[in-house]
Amino acid sequence: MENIIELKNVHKSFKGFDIKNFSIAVKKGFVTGFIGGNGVGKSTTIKMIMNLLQPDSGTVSVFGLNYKEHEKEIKQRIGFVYDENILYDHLSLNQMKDIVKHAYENWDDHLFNHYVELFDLPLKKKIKTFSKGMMMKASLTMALSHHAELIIMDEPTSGLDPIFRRELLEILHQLMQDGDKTIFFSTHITTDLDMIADYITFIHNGEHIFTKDLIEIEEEYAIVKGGLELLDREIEQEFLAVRKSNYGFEALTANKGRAEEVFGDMVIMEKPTLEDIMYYTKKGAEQHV
Ligand SMILES: Nc1ncnc2c1ncn2[C@@H]1O[C@H](COP(=O)(O)OP(=O)(O)OP(=O)(O)O)[C@@H](O)[C@H]1O
Repeated sequence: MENIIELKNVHKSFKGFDIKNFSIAVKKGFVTGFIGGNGVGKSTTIKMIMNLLQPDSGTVSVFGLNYKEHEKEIKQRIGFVYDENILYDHLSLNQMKDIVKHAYENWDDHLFNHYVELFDLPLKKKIKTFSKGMMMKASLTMALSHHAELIIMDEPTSGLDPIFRRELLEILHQLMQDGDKTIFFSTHITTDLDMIADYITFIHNGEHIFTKDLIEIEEEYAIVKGGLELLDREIEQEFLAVRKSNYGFEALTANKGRAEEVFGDMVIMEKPTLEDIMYYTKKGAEQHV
């Protein structure tokens, strides 16, 4: 399977924060959701994928190309939606389009008009009068109007109402039906991913925790609930995190089969949500310091 984005052994240090030995491969033709809590390095990673930031060491390649020699070609083939407003707000959408279209060889006015109509966007109103949802639709329109093969979005659904979030996901879903596209997007709202993602890449504290397909996650992970008498030090070590109360324990395992083998029917096993996995991983990182 072809990888469209590859980061290999990437390091990036800010004061008080590091991306550490970060390697990921994003598969062509699929939707990958990039998840992690606040401040764990999602935007920093996306900026490095977009060459808006350069790693201190390690390599970034997109479409198998490096930015040093192929920046122009790579950028032509990406549709980028950033979470802050990168549109010039004193312009109208029409004026904005006239600037942006010249940057892209494959700009398609037809497609632009299609999305403007679909999103019901005003062409002549100043962008500064747009609501957050309209702004997102406008950014998306720009990103989708030049036949990009790879769509990268930083938190596209944050701050949007549930109805528009649903619509946006539906549009992305439609886009994937066309065949050759790849979508990589970061989000906090993990429930969005059940609808659309094929793969999940999980980052915590600047470290790549996993990239897995959603089915694999369902098969491997479980929340185990049982009485405290079932736990000993050795067994506890096998869990990613354990929460104990007077009534018993709740723990996350990444090896459901092993937990079944150890505990049999003495425990209850539940399917974790992605949110559970994020929550327990954070707890686990704190417990294992
Ligand atoms: N240019 C910068 N200079 C210094 N520190 C930075 C810079 N950019 C990001 N950071 C720090 O790096 C860490 C990771 O930030 P980043 O924006 O990548 O996180 P994030 O996962 O996208 O978070 P959120 O979901 O809250 O947007 C934070 O502690 C942030 O303060």
